[in-house]
Amino acid sequence: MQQLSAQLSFDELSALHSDDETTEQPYAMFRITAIHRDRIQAIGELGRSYLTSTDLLCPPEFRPTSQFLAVGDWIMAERVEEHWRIKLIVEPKSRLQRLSGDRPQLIAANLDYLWIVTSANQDFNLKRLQRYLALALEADIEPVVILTKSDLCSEVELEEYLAQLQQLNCKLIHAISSLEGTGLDSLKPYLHSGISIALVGSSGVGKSSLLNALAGTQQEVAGIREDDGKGKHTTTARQLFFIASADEKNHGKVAVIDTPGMRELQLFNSQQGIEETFADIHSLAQRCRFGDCRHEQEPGCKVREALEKGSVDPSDFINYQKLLKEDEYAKRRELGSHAEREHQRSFSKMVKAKTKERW
Ligand SMILES: Nc1nc2c(ncn2[C@@H]2O[C@H](COP(=O)(O)OP(=O)(O)OP(=O)(O)O)[C@@H](O)[C@H]2O)c(=O)[nH]1
Ligand SMILES: [Zn+2]
Repeated sequence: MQQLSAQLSFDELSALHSDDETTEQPYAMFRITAIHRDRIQAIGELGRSYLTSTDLLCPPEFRPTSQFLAVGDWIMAERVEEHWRIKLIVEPKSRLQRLSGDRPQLIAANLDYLWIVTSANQDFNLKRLQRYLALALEADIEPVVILTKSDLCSEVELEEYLAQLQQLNCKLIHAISSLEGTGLDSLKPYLHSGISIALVGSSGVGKSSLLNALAGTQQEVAGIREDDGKGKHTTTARQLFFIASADEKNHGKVAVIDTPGMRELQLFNSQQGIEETFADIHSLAQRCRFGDCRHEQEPGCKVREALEKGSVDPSDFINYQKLLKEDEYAKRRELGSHAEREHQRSFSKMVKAKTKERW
């Protein structure tokens, strides 16, 4: 990752801060709004071409784009005739990533909140929510759990869902119905100007409907959905767009990133996030007699003790172990493929050197 200030000369920095919009500035700041394979769209710095997205040229050092660039990233671009070419990425304050197949894939960058969306029906799955929670906590992003489609269940059922959510290590929980408009006001306090939020959750839980409801009109979010021709709209790519902030005085914009429903969220480099998600179990585990306790039959195991007493939920413990194991496995695989690449690289270098020697 390149650090902005460290990489720019004084002249380049001053060129960025020029107020004169009529001159053809050589550099400009952009925020990435969409990535479709090699097509990268971005909006210019606030006050300039705000809300008009531009296609950026992407040099080879930022490819494959899914590993180097994320929607929400701030980048500096340089002018190349009538185009803009990415020059460097501003060190992001937060970045979400997952494993897709066996490759790390960036999901979004520079977020303040992760809205973890689940619906009050069959989709509801505490284990899946714990994955998303670990994702947010690992990246130091404040998680917010939003239970949608509250109109589909009875009051009693809703209370049951909420009671389950309260077991999560997340204090910010809201129940809403985009269809009936209930609970939407409880989300307004997040909608401060300058804030960035990403929505994650399975396909069909109502992420886009929620955004439409918050934006007020379908019109404002037109373009975020692509019609699949069957009258069913599905979000097909991560995309950043803006909704009006809810602050009374400041009529600013909130950046919101809608993400396509993920069939499976494979965590990656998330040990700390997992430990925070299961903070109770983790703190017990640290007090086990043996540092490498697997919490099976070892004497002095605090986790076993708590499980027997019933103060730790067995299904939480199973998920904690499972996620840590997956994370460990992903790390080993990633290290393995890195070592493999390094080996390939030094091998071909050696071959080249030998060939040169000979001729
Ligand atoms: N009853 C009810 N249905 C809703 C509500 N919100 C959304 N839906 C319905 O749920 C379906 C999926 O909603 P979307 O907003 O497209 O879900 P999504 O999470 O964006 O889905 P993907 O784009 O596939 O990730 C649609 O048929 C919506 O009409 C709600 O509050 N109540
Ligand atoms: Zn133990």
